Amino acid sequence: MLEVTDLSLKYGQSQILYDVSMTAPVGQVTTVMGTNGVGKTSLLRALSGRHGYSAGTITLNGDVLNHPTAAQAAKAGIAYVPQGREVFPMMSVAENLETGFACLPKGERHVPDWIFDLFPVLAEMQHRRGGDLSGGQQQQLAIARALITKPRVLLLDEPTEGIQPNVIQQIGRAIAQLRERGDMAIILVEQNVDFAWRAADSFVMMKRGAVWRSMAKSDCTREDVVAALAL
Ligand SMILES: Nc1ncnc2c1ncn2[C@@H]1O[C@H](COP(=O)(O)OP(=O)(O)OP(=O)(O)O)[C@@H](O)[C@H]1O
Repeated sequence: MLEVTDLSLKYGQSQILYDVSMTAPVGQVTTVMGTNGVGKTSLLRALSGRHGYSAGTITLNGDVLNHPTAAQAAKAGIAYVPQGREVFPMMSVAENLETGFACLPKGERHVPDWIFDLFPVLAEMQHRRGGDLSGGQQQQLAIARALITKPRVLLLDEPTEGIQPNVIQQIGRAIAQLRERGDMAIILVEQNVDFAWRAADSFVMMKRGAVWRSMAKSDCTREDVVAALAL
């Protein structure tokens, strides 16, 4: 379980996140929603050690992560799939995947079969350059690269952005399978309401850098989510 308590974040003098608290249980998809610029990406950047936070606590399975760097967060088991994917364009698919090995002990540095089962296209395209893949294939590669690190928490930043509908379905199925594995907490930042509704176990609604409502999917309807976004 990942627990975030009263997290605040600034860019220079501008405060962007205000006392954000949320929990992300293992085996569940916790979906963070909110309009453009509310701070969703900044939250994931703080959780993944990509940007420091000015106050608050991040706890993973009871252990406090004390302002981790990106490398420390990755080692602790937090994997981040950034918006825009950040695939290395000149490196092959296999080489992109291998960049995930850095956090693993030497004996575990291989791509497990289940990752290729999840994204078969990556097995077929191992020798293609990352930059030659379609947007959807790059998204699958970015998720696979994160999974190689054996994460306890998977952070997904708008995985459907700019992706064709048939690939969106594949990514939705992959997230459902990862949830079923029951060995990681998944935090999904998403603006596509239909996708978010299908994937989520719970919703964290953000407004102006703060959480203003958290709700379990079992306690709300899709219309509640749409209404919460519009407020
Ligand atoms: N590096 C930065 N320096 C200064 N301000 C930033 C920086 N990155 C983001 N911001 C600002 O912080 C606020 C929150 O941005 P953030 O990207 O976290 O929001 P978001 O909810 O993820 O938005 P989107 O849905 O558009 O990705 C915005 O006002 C943005 O302009």
